[in-house]
Amino acid sequence: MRVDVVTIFPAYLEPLRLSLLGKARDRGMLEINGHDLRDWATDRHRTVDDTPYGGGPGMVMRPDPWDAALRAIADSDGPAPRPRVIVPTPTGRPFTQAYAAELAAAPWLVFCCGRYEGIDARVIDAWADDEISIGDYVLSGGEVATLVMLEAIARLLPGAVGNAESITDDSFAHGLLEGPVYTRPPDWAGRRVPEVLLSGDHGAIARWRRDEALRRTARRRPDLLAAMDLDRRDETVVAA
Ligand SMILES: Nc1ncccc1[N+](=O)[O-]
Repeated sequence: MRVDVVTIFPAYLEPLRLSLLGKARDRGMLEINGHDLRDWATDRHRTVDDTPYGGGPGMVMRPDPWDAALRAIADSDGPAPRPRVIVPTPTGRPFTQAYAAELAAAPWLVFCCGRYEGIDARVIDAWADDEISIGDYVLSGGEVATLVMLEAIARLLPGAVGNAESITDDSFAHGLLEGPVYTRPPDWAGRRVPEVLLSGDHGAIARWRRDEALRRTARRRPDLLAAMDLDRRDETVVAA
């Protein structure tokens, strides 16, 4: 997968060299290119923003540097199919595990990191395939949201995460929140690991884990539960 990120703060992309994302890059599974939007600004001061039409606070990012940057990137791979252009924004469609899986199948993603009050809507209309929100709060720009999305996407790339099991057992993988996890020692600070996990009875352990996931999801995210069709056994666990 190729990823291009356009931002006025390329330094924000440094974390992409670390850990899982760094390994995926080293293994050639992921090519990430950072671009400074100001490289496509045409004036001496390399300005990329201006006051909003219709008045109001703050500044809006101008269309021309964005259009020049996106053309340069989209045309940089010759006749390759156009990349999927993503704009992180609080006004976007919610980012979910399913959305991450969909994007992980794309060969080429371009993330446009807006700042200020946002990007001129004509650029969004001309270029954006997806406007995506990582949550109902306002960040100062799209860079951190891009890091979040890239982390969620990269770990789904085939072979990215050592133990493929841990992907399928992730929270949300089955629509439920993952239950509690434990490791040694069996007794810690007067608290004991649930006996079933020490029993070696894999059937009982699997049932216990599902029950804990159901209970946790019912308590913390009833909205996720509402989207699932539970069998009678699940219903009794949730009702208890
Ligand atoms: N929440 C956000 N705030 C600013 C930019 C992008 C955002 N997002 O969710 O992708």
